[in-house]
Amino acid sequence: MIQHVENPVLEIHDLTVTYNKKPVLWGIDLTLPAGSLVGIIGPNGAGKSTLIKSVMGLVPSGSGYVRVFDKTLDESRGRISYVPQRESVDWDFPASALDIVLMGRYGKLGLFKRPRKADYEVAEDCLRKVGMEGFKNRQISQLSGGQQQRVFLARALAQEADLYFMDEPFAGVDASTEKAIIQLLREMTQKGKTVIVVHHDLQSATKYFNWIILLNMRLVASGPVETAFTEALLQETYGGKLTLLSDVSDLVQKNQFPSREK
Ligand SMILES: Nc1ncnc2c1ncn2[C@@H]1O[C@H](COP(=O)(O)OP(=O)(O)OP(=O)(O)O)[C@@H](O)[C@H]1O
Repeated sequence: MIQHVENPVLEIHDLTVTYNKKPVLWGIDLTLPAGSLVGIIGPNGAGKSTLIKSVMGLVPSGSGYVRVFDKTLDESRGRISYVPQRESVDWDFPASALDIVLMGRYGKLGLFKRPRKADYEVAEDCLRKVGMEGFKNRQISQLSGGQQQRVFLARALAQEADLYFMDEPFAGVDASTEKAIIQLLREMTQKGKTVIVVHHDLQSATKYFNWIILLNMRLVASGPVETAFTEALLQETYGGKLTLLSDVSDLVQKNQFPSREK
């Protein structure tokens, strides 16, 4: 089930990625509409992070191509923000929370320019939006995992991008942080931004996202949550592993989409 859209923000055409000659993504073809909150879902090792990284040009693709805002990746780079997995970052790097968020402004500053008062104001405002204004001078190594994740989100907000890729932004955060983050992501998409999130929890998927990508090396589905998040497609994505979850039909029924908050 792959739904294509007119005027997509992101187009992926026949993308194949191999690591050491072993394919991890195979013939991915999809388009995404602007303003959507997209969940990329699939089992461990399905290639979810690789998909984001290859779209960002961080890992080379074997074949295929990507267009962002109907342009090449390089032409659109200034409009894209990427939030990597928290574990992949060196949190011992000596920097305060404010320093990290200011880094989000560098793309807008131009070469050798120092951040100006307006950049500090944007950075502080972004820290406020994620509830971290009281920690701006704290070294990032001295923040909790959830607080680090909030700072990372503030940095992405400071970039003022139009398309956001986030690799497991809810990993290791508490329930209230998760709620705050999803609320922020909703507000961003309501302003027309597109947010693409690698996500693990099937229970919350339909509450959080309005567009779902199901991936397991191949693309199983890409479409509105109502049509992509079905028992048959989930079974196809997870194979036998889905029996590990309580009961998939119960899960799909419970997620009859009334609870998605606007
Ligand atoms: N740098 C790399 N070199 C070689 N193989 C890699 C590399 N990165 C990932 N892989 C392999 O590629 C496959 C896809 O990995 P990827 O991290 O994209 O999956 P994922 O769906 O994000 O997984 P998870 O849910 O466990 O985070 C896995 O089999 C992984 O072992």
